[in-house]
Amino acid sequence: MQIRTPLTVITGPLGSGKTTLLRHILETVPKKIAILMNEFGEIAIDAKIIQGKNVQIADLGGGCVCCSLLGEFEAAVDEIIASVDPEHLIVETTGVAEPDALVFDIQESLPKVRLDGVVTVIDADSLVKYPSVGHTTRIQIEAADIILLNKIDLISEKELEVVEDKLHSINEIASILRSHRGKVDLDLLFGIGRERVQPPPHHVHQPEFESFSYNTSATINRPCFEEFVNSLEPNVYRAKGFVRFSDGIYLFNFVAGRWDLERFEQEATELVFIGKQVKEQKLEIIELLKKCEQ
Ligand SMILES: Nc1nc2c(ncn2[C@@H]2O[C@H](COP(=O)(O)OP(=O)(O)OP(=O)(O)O)[C@@H](O)[C@H]2O)c(=O)[nH]1
Repeated sequence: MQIRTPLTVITGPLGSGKTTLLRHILETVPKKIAILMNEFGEIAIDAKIIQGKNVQIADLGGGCVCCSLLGEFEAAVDEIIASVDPEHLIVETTGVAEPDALVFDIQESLPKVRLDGVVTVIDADSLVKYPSVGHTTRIQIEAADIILLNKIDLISEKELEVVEDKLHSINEIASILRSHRGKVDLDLLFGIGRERVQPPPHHVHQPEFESFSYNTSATINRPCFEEFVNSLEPNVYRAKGFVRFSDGIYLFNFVAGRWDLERFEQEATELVFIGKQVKEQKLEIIELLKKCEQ
């Protein structure tokens, strides 16, 4: 009998720390891991962030792994198992994906894999700032075997307890693990052996978020870029990508007004902006960025 490859789904809202967790896993776990990811946005930034590690990445393209993409997903799982023969397969969904259809499909239609568990990464800071849990985030929390309560450095102990109570009220079965930059004991994330069966999903598609991208081969003036970032309107919830300054290329990450830059080996500036009705600001944002080109 063929042994089924254990599969972990990593899900969670935009910018909650899924890629950060993946980077931690890849630095720490000695197993041969294959990663399947799909991204929301026109360019695949996350795949580039974790490229080059001992992993095989299959990018499933934009949108969410949901009803319309399940055929492609099943084909990608078969292909990655045939070509890499991983000891463990990880699927990272986009922040806007509802994972219930995916979990159902893994349990029902994928004979080569066994769903080990669903890990939902939650941004503790964001849950304090925006306490009302949206439809997609709720489904992500409900699907979890483990909730990784990330970014605990940004909130107080008291706030953490409130957030944990809220998460428990949505999913009382999942264990909640607190983490800073995805650093948790990884033995707790793998080998869950999920037994809970996912009921068929009832999808209500709510394309809440839009995205657009910007590429340039020009060098960007850093003070001008920083001023631009600080002027972004609150509906720009997430932005990410690479920026070339005069001293090299940086990975840029922006989530709900907080942002950082990290030196990163890449070729050129490419940025994705994500938010509600963000396309209405596309021309204005690109014009501001062009002013920073030098
Ligand atoms: N302060 C703080 N920042 C964190 C922590 N974990 C991640 N971040 C930052 O949060 C931002 C988003 O992290 P990612 O790992 O890219 O988030 P993601 O969930 O993969 O984002 P999407 O794929 O766009 O949904 C980055 O700037 C990270 O450096 C944490 O524990 N504390």
